[in-house]
Amino acid sequence: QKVQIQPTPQIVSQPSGHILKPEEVRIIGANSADKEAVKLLKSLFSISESKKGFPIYLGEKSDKAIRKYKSQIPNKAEGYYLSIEKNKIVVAGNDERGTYYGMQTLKQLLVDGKLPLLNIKDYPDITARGVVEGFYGTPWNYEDRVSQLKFYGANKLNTYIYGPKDDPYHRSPNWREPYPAKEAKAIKELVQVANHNHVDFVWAIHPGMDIKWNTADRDAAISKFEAMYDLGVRAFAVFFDDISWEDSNAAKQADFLNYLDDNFVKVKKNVLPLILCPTEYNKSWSKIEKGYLPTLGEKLNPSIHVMWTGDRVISDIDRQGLEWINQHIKRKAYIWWNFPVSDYVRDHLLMGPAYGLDTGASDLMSGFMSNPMEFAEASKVAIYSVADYAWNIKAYQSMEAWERALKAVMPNNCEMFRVFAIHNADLGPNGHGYRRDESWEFKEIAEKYLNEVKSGKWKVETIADVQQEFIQMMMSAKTLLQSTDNPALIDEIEPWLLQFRLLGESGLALTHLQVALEKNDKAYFKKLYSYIKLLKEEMFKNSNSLNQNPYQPGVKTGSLVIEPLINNALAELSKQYAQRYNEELPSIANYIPHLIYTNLNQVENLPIRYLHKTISISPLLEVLKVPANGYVGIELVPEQTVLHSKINMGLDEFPEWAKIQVSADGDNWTDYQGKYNGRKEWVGGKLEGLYRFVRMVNTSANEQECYLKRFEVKIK
Ligand SMILES: CC(=O)N[C@H]1c2[nH]c(C(=O)Nc3ccccc3)c[n+]2[C@H](CO)[C@@H](O)[C@@H]1O
Repeated sequence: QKVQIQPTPQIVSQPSGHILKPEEVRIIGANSADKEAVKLLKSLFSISESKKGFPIYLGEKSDKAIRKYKSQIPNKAEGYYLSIEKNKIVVAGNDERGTYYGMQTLKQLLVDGKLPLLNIKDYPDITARGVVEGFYGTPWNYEDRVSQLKFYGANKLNTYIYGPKDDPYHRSPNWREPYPAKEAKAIKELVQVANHNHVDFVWAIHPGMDIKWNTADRDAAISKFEAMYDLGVRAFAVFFDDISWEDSNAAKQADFLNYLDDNFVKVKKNVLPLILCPTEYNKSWSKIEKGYLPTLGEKLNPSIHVMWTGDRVISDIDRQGLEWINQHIKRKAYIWWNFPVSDYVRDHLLMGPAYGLDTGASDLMSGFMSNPMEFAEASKVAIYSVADYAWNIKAYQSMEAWERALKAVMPNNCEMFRVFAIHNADLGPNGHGYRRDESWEFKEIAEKYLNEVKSGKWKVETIADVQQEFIQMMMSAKTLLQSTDNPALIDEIEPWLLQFRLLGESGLALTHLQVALEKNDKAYFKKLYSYIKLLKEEMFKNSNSLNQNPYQPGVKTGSLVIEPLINNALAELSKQYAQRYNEELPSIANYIPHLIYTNLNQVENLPIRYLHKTISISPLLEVLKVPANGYVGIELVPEQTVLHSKINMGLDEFPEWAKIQVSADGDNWTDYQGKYNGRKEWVGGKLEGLYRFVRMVNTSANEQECYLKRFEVKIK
């Protein structure tokens, strides 16, 4: 049957039939062929020293052994010709990397001791293909990077750009300083691993936070490049992204790059062209009339690449946008694609297909780099797809590539991995407005189910469909947590697997609430309801103890379809319970343990919100009437360390009748010292010890009026 090769080759002719893996082969051309290709071939076959072995012709178009096949080799950088015939195999590269890639393809085709008869003429559409480790957050570790570089070699990605924002020797304060010995040794080894996998290791410098446009800093950059060159680095980049606009002087940046180009790159002769990430790296920030991009286009040496994220920081990539930027920078854009990077939505994983890439734009890009998540193994799902796209753009099908990527990353449990990945693809609401589809195969069932719950006329088959999805979520999480085919991946995504299992379990229990209503079994309903509350308490605890970071702490899973479905159905079913039994159950739909604390009917049902360790009372729009000894506040469950509090009562001055108080037990109260910040807000600082209650109380003898525009408490 039709062979499946990654990335999708340009031209394959495949007659029927196969050959068995030869018991012994003899390599014709081993002495002149690419050494990594020779090494790879020798790892696949037993090599005969005699003339008897099955002949494999291996080498580049200039090699004597390949002379007969030269006309078959695509005249394209990194191209190759592969022919598997009954009496020989030919792996002929247009260059050394082409030969290596031909061998990677041959390796993929050797399955169950057989090789299909075929001819392949193959080559990449985009010259530079790979990954820019350019995210904010915990940089990848050494083992991550070694695994990545091997993955790139196998998937014909030829570039890795080292530029982790949180590496102080890449960016400020130490971009001028050489790496300490330990880090230097690691980079030297990584460069060697990159070379063995035919990956260009590009070291990026990010001087823009504090660069001075003077000789000292130009020479500081050169001496840093020299130090990296001594570690084996032969490709360099300069990042000016995310710096103050005052330092985004295009003329000075261009002069700086040209100086490095003229005084280092061109002097060394064996260093690849420089890569610049400009300050205006996306169209939404560009003001052509101000001349930043045109100045770069005019002044930058022609060999220097210019990176581009698209029409926006996080953006799809299309032909129109590429034509726009290319005209201004006077060269083909070198894409920095901010996917699957998640440093701005750190509570989410981006495990979905890599889509939004124009399959008609192969002539408009000089490079295509994926900026990944801090989770290296999990990022391979998207990186695998980017490899497929950048190699053969017109043939790219994002969903098909995604299916193969899942199998490549989790070969023995890809079905269960797919269940997890399909429900962990969207980013949730975010500042960039970039969203991804999620749970797309379940959406229709979910909508049907919720409509039936709301109507109270539910069908068994709908409940069964929903139960099946929830059970599969539990099976997926359990299977993956106990799997052994990719421990590094499971280690990275464990918090989300734990949450995913609980979400599935809560969904399953939810469907039994309907059983309880059907049977008019009030006791069973309440038992289930309490059980779901326990599950949600555990999810809340996970989200407040796992994956903690200062930006988007917590663990979000199934957030686009599954979680809202469960919460909406839960709210609906508890409403039906209240109507039937005239009894309100405490809200657990969007579970938060903390409670509103008040003796005022006007606000007793105001929702409590929780985000990033801040508990707040939803604002009250109308005037709040506070009788003598009336109070409103928050009950922290369990007691917490209070970091700070903000209370806006809509009054120009803090009223004499009010006191802000805290208590550990609700009986003994202490005044919470704070001050007005001039924006009608009372602000209180960190409190020593644990407290359960924070309240505003009317200590006068009369009813008072105020607003409740903001009442929030941040906890540790
Ligand atoms: C070129 C680029 O995307 N630079 C950084 C970057 N910058 C931004 C910004 O949004 N930057 C920004 C926004 C507003 C004002 C200044 C800077 C996002 N990202 C990426 C995703 O978070 C991040 O991984 C990357 O390092």
